[in-house]
Amino acid sequence: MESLLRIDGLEVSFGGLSALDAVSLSVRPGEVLGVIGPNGAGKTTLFNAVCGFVRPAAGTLHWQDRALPWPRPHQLARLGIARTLQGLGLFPRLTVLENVMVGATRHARAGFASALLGLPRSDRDERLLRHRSLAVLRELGAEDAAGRLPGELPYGVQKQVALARALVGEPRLLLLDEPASGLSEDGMRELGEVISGLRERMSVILVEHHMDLVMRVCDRVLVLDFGKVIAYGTPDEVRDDPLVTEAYLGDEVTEGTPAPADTAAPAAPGSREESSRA
Ligand SMILES: Nc1ncnc2c1ncn2[C@@H]1O[C@H](COP(=O)(O)OP(=O)(O)OP(=O)(O)O)[C@@H](O)[C@H]1O
Repeated sequence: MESLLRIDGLEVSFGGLSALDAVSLSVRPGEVLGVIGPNGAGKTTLFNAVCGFVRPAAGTLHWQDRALPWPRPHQLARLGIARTLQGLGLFPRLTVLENVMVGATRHARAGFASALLGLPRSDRDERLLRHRSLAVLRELGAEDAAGRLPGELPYGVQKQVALARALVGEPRLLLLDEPASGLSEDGMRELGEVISGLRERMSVILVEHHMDLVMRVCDRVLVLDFGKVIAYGTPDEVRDDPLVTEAYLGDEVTEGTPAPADTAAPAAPGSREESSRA
């Protein structure tokens, strides 16, 4: 298989605004692909197109080298595509373990999901699901939180739970939307190690404003600006590309420095960010 996911000529518009314009990319098996770009560049819209939350005006999608219609949200788990959201999206009244188990519907023929719906379930399926969910929490170092409610836990642990929920279905492609936001330096380092370790089992697309993390863990990086791909290559190639530096308001993109978009206060009148959202 040459690519797990390939997208060609993707176009998405909202009214008169072109949010994605002729975007093409591919993700190889076991690859971590970074997607970066200033606020409003189209990163989340790209995820939304892959996940069926927006309908592309044009573009084709290949999954495991086979042409497919753009997936609908309910087809993602069956294909093996999981996503974490910018927000955490955890259920506040379910324990951490239950939150993770909810993510495993791909593997659970019957079980927690059906239990929630009051359907007959197999005890064996639920035991397996519980076992696998605990194993993923352990892998991420959050096993101790299994019986707690999300609201009782530090933000960094809640983020681990959200990641565990995406991982427990053993996806082939994991879409990570700003997983480092709100994390401490230590949390970010651990996250980098986790993402690097996922390569053996899946491909990852990482949307992230923290350049140091992107440059450290990604095999290739795609840079969007105003919905267009302005650079696509290895971290070194992208870092040295003057178009990329320019897109970030002329600020130098260096290791250890978050992109300006990450630290920016609300957009100043007439700023690049404000005009991109106009
Ligand atoms: N549902 C929508 N309706 C109208 N415009 C939208 C919608 N979603 C996104 N947009 C616009 O499309 C463009 C791309 O937005 P998108 O959220 O994909 O950017 P982004 O790169 O993810 O930004 P950020 O880094 O701030 O999350 C922006 O101009 C945004 O205002």
